[in-house]
Amino acid sequence: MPDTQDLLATLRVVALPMVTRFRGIEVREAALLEGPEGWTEFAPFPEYGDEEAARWLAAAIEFGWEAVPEPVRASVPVNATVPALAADRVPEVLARFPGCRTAKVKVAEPGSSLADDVARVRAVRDALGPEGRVRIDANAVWNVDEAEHALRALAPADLEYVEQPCGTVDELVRLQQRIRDLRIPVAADESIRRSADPLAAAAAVDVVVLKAAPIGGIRKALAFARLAGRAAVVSSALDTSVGLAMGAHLAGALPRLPHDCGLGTGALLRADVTEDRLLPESGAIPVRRVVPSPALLDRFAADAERTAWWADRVRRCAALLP
Ligand SMILES: O=C(O)CCC(=O)C1=CC=C[C@@H](O)[C@@H]1C(=O)O
Ligand SMILES: [Mg+2]
Repeated sequence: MPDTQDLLATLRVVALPMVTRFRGIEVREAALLEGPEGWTEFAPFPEYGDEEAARWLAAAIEFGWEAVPEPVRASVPVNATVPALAADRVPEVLARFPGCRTAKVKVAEPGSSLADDVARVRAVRDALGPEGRVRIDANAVWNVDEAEHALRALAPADLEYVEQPCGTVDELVRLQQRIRDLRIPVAADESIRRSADPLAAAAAVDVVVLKAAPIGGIRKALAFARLAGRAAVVSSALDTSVGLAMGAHLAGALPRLPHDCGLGTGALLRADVTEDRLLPESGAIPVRRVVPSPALLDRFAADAERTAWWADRVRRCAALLP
């Protein structure tokens, strides 16, 4: 396995502009590294502490330094990801996801009301038609009362599932009891990647969201999916095409993939590290590795201060790995 010197030897830090603001981010920073198996990505969000970020580094090392598991599919169907913006902007967002029959809509974001959420979700349902699949993600913002109230208002849009409506497993369980009549499946995301007992969270829901980097790598995610015994959806963490390739290899190796995956998010980046991007085409992305272009690494290079910050973060996180 690489030591810190090896990791820093090929480190490139980029700052990529987003098409629209997403989860409060307008520029996505990512550190890219090249291992013997190919390029890999380390991009925990800046506010994450070192202990959490160290799992992302373990994932990056696995993808760059170890062979990927044999894929069982050559491409992965993906969903459109719709940020919490005004309903009239929905068509322009969906146009970036050609062929996607599923959309995930962000709701409950600070600054947008339930009426905004209802209008946005309705606009997505109208655009996809009755056959489309519409899921929503509340990022753990609601308490049980708020979640019940919101889901009763949103249910007429016929939801595929609701991702992380509330923060704790106990709340997720109580919410499900309250909305049994609505028959909306519940998915766990933050409860899987950030909680102390992800298996208990998985047991409490219908669907688990797997993000390769936060969970500590492709193999850990595959093992978790096996143990959890729940339908799994692989999502990105707003990665560059190099990080999306890690997610694509995870989704590519899952024996069962009943839902479209949240790996179309390259479409939310205005720029990427390769010309040969992993963007949704006919509703899917291919399972393949990505090689960054030297010119794009230069063009979108982060400034010296941010690059030094990321190098230091790599050093600190590497020191935490076993
Ligand atoms: O699942 C998707 O459609 C795309 C990925 C996605 O929504 C997210 C990526 C990164 C950070 C998160 O806030 C967000 C999520 O919560 O799932
Ligand atoms: Mg989520």
